[in-house]
Amino acid sequence: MRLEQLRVRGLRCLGDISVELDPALNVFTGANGAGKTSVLEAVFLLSHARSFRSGAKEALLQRGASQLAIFAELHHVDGRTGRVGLGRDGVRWEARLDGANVAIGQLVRECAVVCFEPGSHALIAGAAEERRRYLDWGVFHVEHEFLICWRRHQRALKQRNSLLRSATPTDDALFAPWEAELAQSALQIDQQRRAYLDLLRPKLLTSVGGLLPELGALELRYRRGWPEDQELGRQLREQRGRDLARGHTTLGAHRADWSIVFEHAPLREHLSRGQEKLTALACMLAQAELYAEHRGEWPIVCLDDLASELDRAHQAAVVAQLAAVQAQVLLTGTELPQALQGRPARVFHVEQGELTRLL
Ligand SMILES: Nc1ncnc2c1ncn2[C@@H]1O[C@H](COP(=O)(O)OP(=O)(O)OP(=O)(O)O)[C@@H](O)[C@H]1O
Repeated sequence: MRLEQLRVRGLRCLGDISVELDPALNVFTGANGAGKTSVLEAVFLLSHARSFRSGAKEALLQRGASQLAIFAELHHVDGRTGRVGLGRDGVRWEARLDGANVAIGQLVRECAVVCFEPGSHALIAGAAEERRRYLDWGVFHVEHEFLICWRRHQRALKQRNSLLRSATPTDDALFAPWEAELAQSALQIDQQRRAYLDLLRPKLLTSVGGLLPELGALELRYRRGWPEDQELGRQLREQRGRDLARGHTTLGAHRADWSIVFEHAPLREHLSRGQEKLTALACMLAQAELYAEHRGEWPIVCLDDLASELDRAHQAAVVAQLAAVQAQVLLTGTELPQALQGRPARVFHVEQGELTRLL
C-alpha cells in the first residue's frame, strides 16, 4: 500500500504541510529539530493512533494550535483507494475514512505502517510491553477478532484491579465473574498469539540471521503470562492474596513476553546497542513480510534517521530489500544518506516545519 498527498496540520512544528509522496522512496533531509521525524510521526499516527515517541499526547499538538489533523490518500495494490484521516481537538482522537467518522480500529485495519527509529532497540532491550505491542499489532492484522478479545481482557483486568484496591476486596462473588472473563479471554489471546508466532517464527529467524549472521539466532521463545501447566481461572483465585498485597493482577495475557534465543549471545546484555537495533529492525521487516503475505501488499515503511542508526552496508541492504518488494519507504536523515546515492528517490528539504521538494 502507499500514501499519496499527505496533509498535516498542527502536529508539533508542522503548521500546515502538504506533500505529494513518491510511491517508492521518499527522503526527508534537514537540520536537527527541523521537523523530519514529525513527518514520519504523522504517517505512523494515521495507522496507530499513537506516536512511536514517548511523552504526553498533548505535546503532539502544535503550541498555540487548537486542532491536529492528518489526511492522506491511501492506495492499495488491488486498485482500491481511500481517504484516511485522524484528528485530535485536545482530548480524543477521531478517525475518518472516505469522509465518514469511523472507529479507530477501522483506520488501523485499513492503513498499516511499520517504523524503525532511534528508540526501536526498546523492542529487544526494553520492557515487555513493547514486545507485546509488536506481537499484538501483527496478530490483529492477521486475525481481526483479536481486538475484541483483547478489549474484553482489558476490561476484566481493569475491573479486577479496581476490586483489588477496593474496600471489600475479599468478597468472592465480586471477583468470580471478572476472573472467569479474564481467564477465558486470556486463553483466546494466548491461542491467537501462538498461532501468529508459528507463522512469524521462520520469517523472523531468517530475517535476524540475514542481518546478524554472527549471532546465530536459534529460537523465538514465548511466555504466555501464567504457568504453562496451570489453568488461569484457578490461579487467579489462588493468587488473590498475593495480588491484593501488590494491588494489581500479576497473571494473565497482559504479562506475556517473548525473546529471541541467540547461540552466541545467551544473555540479552551480550548484545551491543547496534545489534539490538539490527535485531529490532529484522523483527520489523519479518512482521511486515508476514503482513504482505496475508494482505497481498507491504505496509508503508518509515525509517527515521537511518544513517545514524546503521552502518552503510546495513543501510544499503535494507533499502535494497524494500525496493525489491516495492514497499513505499519514508526515510529521514540530516543529509542524503550515501547508501541511497544512485537510487531514484523523491527528496524533500525540511526546515522549521516547512517542506521543499528538492528532487
Ligand atoms: N507541540 C509542539 N509545538 C511546536 N513545536 C514543537 C512541539 N513539539 C515539538 N516541537 C518542535 O518541533 C521540532 C520537532 O522536530 P523533529 O523531532 O520532527 O525534528 P527532526 O528534524 O527529526 O530532528 P532531529 O534530527 O533532531 O531528530 C523541534 O524543533 C521541537 O522543538
